[in-house]
Amino acid sequence: MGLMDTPRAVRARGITKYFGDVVALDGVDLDVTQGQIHGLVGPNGAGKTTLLGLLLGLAAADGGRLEILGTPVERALAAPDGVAGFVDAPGLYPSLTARQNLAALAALRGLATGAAGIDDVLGEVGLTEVADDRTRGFSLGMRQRLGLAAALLTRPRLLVLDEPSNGLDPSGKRQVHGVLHRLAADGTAVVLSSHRMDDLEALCSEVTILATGRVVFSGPLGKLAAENRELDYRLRTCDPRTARRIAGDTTGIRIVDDSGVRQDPDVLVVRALVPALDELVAQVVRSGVAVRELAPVVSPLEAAFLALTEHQETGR
Ligand SMILES: Nc1ncnc2c1ncn2[C@@H]1O[C@H](COP(=O)(O)OP(=O)(O)OP(=O)(O)O)[C@@H](O)[C@H]1O
Repeated sequence: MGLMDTPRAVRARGITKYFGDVVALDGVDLDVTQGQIHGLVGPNGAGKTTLLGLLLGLAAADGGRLEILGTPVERALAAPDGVAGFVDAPGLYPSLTARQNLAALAALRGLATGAAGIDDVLGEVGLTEVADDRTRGFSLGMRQRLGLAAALLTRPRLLVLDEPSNGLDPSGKRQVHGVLHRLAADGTAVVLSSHRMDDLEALCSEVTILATGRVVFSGPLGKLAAENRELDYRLRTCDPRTARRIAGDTTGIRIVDDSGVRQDPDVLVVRALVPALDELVAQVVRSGVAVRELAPVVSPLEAAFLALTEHQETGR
């Protein structure tokens, strides 16, 4: 199958959206293929939720072209056919149990979902044990999972989720990640927002980074991290004074003064590109100083994200 034939779940071109004087989205392009988990990242107020809302048909764009599952979207609709998900928080009836909420939703949407179907989705998101508890007492993570279960009931071809990992404990997160990976493997496209780079790494094949309504990066995560940039590294040795002296004498190494931040005297923080860092480590070891730990202060992905979005912020 050629590139032209790859089925598109989302194709957005030059999308703009205003709230009064605020430009929430400013010429945004987005491509999501079937079976892809696509992450939206960006600082607070970047426009992620606004964009997800457009995909769900909760609002209409002020400009640009938007195609969802091959159909042009002209104005705000109740979620286009085949699309499910929620922004902010899923709508639940607090006085009903988890199971009753799903039954009510299925009835509202005219879905032919039997009790077995409801049990299935509750099981998938790990809520079987609390299926008969009222949702009033549910934690944020339980609400998120029930919202996901509600979306699954509709067997969506495009699933749209606003920070689905929010409030999830580690086992809930693993469960939700598993559900999303299975959906994607079955050809469902997933678009989700997140503030957590580790979640994006675990879930997404592609990400779009927004900053103040504009796309500053879109593509595979690997491409983002691979960009050649200096990072801060923590270098722990058995002889920090000697390590510091050698670092001072090594070309391409800058010693980062973080005296106000860190208490650990065995750690030296240096800023460098990988080749200079290699040289430093080799020199340190050659001098008989043992290296006990070497790690970036923030992950390469996070550093790339910060560099892209901070640049945008100061350019305002
Ligand atoms: N209903 C609204 N009325 C007025 N302004 C809005 C509305 N919704 C969003 N905005 C503004 O549009 C911009 C984008 O907001 P949006 O919620 O999409 O950002 P976000 O990336 O989801 O942020 P966060 O990470 O904080 O959730 C912000 O400046 C916000 O204040």
